[in-house]
This record gives sequence, C-alpha cells and structure tokens, in this order.
Amino acid sequence: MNIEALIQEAKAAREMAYVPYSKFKVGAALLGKDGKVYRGCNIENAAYSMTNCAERTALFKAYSEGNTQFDAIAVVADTKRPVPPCGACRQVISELCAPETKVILTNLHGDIQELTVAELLPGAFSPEDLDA
Ligand SMILES: O=c1ccn([C@H]2C[C@H](O)[C@@H](CO)O2)c(=O)[nH]1
Ligand SMILES: [Zn+2]
Repeated sequence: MNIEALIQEAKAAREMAYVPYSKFKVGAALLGKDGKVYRGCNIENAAYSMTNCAERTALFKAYSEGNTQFDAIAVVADTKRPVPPCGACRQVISELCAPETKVILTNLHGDIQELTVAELLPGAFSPEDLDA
C-alpha cells in the first residue's frame, strides 16, 4: 500500500472519532508488514483524562490481535501544519514500533511531513532503562 492510500485510510478512521468534548477529530492508519491496516480514531470520555488518541487506538488494536510488525503509521487532523502527535503517543509509538518505521503526519490541506519513529521522540524512555 502506498502513502496516499494509507492517508486515505487515516481520513476514513478520523470520521469515526468520538469527540463530544473537543470536537477535534483525529484519524490514524497503521500498516502492518503483512499488508493489514489498523484504523484508529480518538475516543474521548466525560472523565477527560481517559481519552485515547487515534495513534494509540490503532496500535492497541494491532497488538491486541497479535500484530506487532509495521511499515508505517499515518495520522491526520484538521490542523494548520501536519498534525503533531502528543507526547504520550510519541512515547507509546517509540516502544511499540521499530525505530525505522515511517511516520506520516498530515492535515486536510494535504501538507505532509514524513519522519521515522526514531526521529519522533529522541531520548525516549525505553524498556532497557528499567534494567539497573
Ligand atoms: O496526535 C493527536 C493529538 C490529539 N489527539 C486527540 C486527543 C483529544 O481527543 C483531541 C484534542 O486534544 O485530539 C489525538 O488523537 N492525536
Ligand atoms: Zn496522543
């Protein structure tokens, strides 16, 4: 699947966002090495801090089905610049995706920023840091 098609998947995921509080819809599409695509949207809650971002929804869907090998993740929102993932998602993406995985950030204007997982969060806290 090419990048444009993955962005289309992220846009379709965005339409499912449950955002009664912020009204800010985000979509993500995670491409497995086997070609499977996992869509994710943000899901909010009246207890605001329970909100799950689109990126983490997609990743948790894939992991919960045993799929842990990915080529790329695309994220889209209605932002002026390509949507920047929040810090929590950068941390989770850093652990659950290989460093060379492509990250495609975009918006509804068609601006695209492409980087790698390694570039998304330099100095991420990692499982190795748990070893004394
Ligand atoms: O990359 C991002 C940034 C924000 N959000 C969500 C969280 C919340 O529902 C809304 C506003 O922050 O957007 C995401 O899903 N992904
Ligand atoms: Zn996030």
